[in-house]
Amino acid sequence: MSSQVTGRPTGPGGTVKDREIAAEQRYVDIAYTRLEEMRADAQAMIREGYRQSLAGTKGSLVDRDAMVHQAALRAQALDIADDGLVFGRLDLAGTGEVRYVGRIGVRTSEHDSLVIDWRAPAAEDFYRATPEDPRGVVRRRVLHSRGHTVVDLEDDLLDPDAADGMTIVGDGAFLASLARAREGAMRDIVATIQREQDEVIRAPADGTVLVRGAPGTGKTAVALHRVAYLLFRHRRRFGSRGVLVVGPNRRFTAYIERVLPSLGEGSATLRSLGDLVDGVTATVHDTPALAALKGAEEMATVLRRAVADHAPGAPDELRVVFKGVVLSLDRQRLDRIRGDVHRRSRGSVNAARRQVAEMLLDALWQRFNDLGGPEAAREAEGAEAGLWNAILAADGLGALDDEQPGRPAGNGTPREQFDARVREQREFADFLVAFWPIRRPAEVLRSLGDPARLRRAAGRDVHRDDVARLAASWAGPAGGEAPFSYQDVALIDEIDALLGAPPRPSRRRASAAADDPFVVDGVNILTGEEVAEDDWEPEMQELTTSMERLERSRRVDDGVVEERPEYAHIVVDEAQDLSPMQWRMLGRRGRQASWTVVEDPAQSAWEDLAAARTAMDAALSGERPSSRGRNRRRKPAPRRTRHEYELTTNYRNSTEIAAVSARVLARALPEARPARAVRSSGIAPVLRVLPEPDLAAAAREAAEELLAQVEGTIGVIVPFHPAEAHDEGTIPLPHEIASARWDAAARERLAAGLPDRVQVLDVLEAKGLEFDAAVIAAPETVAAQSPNGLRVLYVAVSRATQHLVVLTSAPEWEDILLSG
Ligand SMILES: Nc1ncnc2c1ncn2[C@@H]1O[C@H](COP(=O)(O)OP(=O)(O)OP(=O)(O)O)[C@@H](O)[C@H]1O
Repeated sequence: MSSQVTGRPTGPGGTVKDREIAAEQRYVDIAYTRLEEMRADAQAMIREGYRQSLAGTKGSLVDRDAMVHQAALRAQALDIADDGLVFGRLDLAGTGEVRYVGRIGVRTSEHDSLVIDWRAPAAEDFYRATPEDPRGVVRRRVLHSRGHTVVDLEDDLLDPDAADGMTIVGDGAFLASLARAREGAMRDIVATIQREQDEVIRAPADGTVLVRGAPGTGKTAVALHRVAYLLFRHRRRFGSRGVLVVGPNRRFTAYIERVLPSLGEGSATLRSLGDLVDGVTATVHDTPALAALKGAEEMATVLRRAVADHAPGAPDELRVVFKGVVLSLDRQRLDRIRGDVHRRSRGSVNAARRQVAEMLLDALWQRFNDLGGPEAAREAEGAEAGLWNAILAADGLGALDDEQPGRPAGNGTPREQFDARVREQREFADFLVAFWPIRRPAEVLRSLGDPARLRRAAGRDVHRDDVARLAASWAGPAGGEAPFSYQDVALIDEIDALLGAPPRPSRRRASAAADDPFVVDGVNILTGEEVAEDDWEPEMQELTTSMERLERSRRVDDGVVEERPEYAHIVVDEAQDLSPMQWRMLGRRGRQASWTVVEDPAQSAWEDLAAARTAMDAALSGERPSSRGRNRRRKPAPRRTRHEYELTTNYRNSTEIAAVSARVLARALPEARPARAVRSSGIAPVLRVLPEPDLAAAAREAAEELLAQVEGTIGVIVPFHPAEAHDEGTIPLPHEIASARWDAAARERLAAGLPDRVQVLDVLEAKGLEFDAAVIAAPETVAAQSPNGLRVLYVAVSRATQHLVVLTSAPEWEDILLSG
């Protein structure tokens, strides 16, 4: 027989629960003592590593580096475990075995297990056992601690028949923990991961894991815990080649950035879609209409044409003189050469100057021969030399030699002599640099702010009106540069992939440089660099850690990405909002990767979901994206194994708030199923109807009221501001006038003077975040702002854990949200 208690006093020593807590505390104390010893060992190892380096030999440096690096990682993980080291206990049937589960594994000095790492196979039962399928577990106990102190317990009795004499305590601490105040940053959920979530976390490491679920079902939490799991179980594979976690925007990555370090995993790279390309930062969001244009796969074709167009300011005629004969190439000829080189050098355009130079020389040589070749040269030279000799004779000087001093003595075939003479002419080198400049991806995108240039690139792939809108977004204000948007970053990456890296500064030996026909007087006319004597020895100066090496491999030179890192695993959050162009950007970073993709199609603001799906499939299959966009017929992508999961329980919203979001969902996407909320708060959502111009003031008032009601965060979520200028002559719709009221200045006014725990943000920024209380301003405007406005509103109303206040100027929204 077991006894269920919820804190009844039982005489001396306090309640049963107090005594159970005291017993657990004794065990936890032993685990902490051992943790202390392990930390001391790690520190000793670091000291030993440095001591070895004093020996100074090459071998000891290698040993030292490895030792210090490993010991430092270990010390870091042990520090992380200091808070809430042990959080679970399993009592098993039959043998009576007891297992403690914690943030990291702890063993006694005799290697007996004291605490099992939550990611180890032996901890799986802690998350998977249910009364229907107890998996040999009689009782599961969750320990709640503050620092080193156990403050509460909660038990689940899974197998009553086997629970002879076992004490069961608990009062719904799990549900209570869901209602706790939010601090503005997401926390880990290791102690309370639920079975359906655990299945995702421990899903196979290969192929793709695709997770769907409604708002608040823990998709983000699960994806992050999966990263920690993969790094723990497959450290060699994922630790060395890296894991990338991608979120929709910077506010979101800031919100989740503490979760992995709190799990002891600081090595994953966390980036927003606006920060994926080194050296470029997105600072604005496009409106959904503009994002749809920029994100469409057709942009790949447009950008390919843009890269193949002549660079701004490129000369359209080349003139050189050889042996007195003027040789020129006109625009048409140059365009043909440019086209030929682009066809052959896609992906390495920036490194193709040598090829260009060779083709120019070919064309000039042909021109020379067309004009009569050596014959013409002799005539022209004779005339020139005659003139000069007359001048020199008049000055009392001797006649010119056949060859100019310092020139090559005319060895080699006539063609070789021709090439050498032309190459060393300043006009030729200057032309080459201007005709084929090393182009920066960001600068190529900005050059499309010129509508004529964009029209050439757009061909028939973009409608004329859309060309004007796109060009306006890249042109920037007079005298300034347009800020880059989140979609622009994917376009810059696409351009970068077409351009490729510039030629690397060569570290050739002087002898090798001497053989290079493009090195003239110690300067490489293809790159402009001086060719250095090679004094570099492969001598190891100082060892670096793998992190330092990774950093170095991604060095940015003057805004040009030198190398694009590739990862072993990529996690994509809020994947329903990725455009085809963004999928292409991710695909380039994970050609060999396995993936975890989490999404909720019902929250997508994207209109053409089918096109995004095709691009997603291509990225996940490791297919190299075609730069011909979707016009090119593709071979179907080889599908890697895909495991699909659905999360069904909403841990964020109270049942009261979940009911509001379910009503919005029913309108936005009648066929979609809402998740089941598990926690009732007793707090009814509030709706206020006011005249439209008063909404901002009312939002501020509501935030001030809520400050007194919740301990944690408050989100004031407002319509987005349409950044696009209206076409002249069209009359803005009422919702556009209303949207324009929510500009950055208005948002700042709204937030002015309020404490940090109040955030004012637009509906597009709210994605993925959560607050204790949310104020939604103008749902009618949000719904009308874009074709998928109702889905955007669905995201907004599903952000709050406890309080929801909606402010509207349209009385019918009361019915829609509260009783519809
Ligand atoms: N097993 C759990 N135990 C405790 N809290 C949980 C659990 N699962 C999820 N949560 C909490 O529920 C909230 C919602 O989780 P999360 O943000 O991961 O959901 P989501 O599905 O990504 O939502 P959205 O679609 O809105 O981005 C978070 O506060 C998270 O910590």
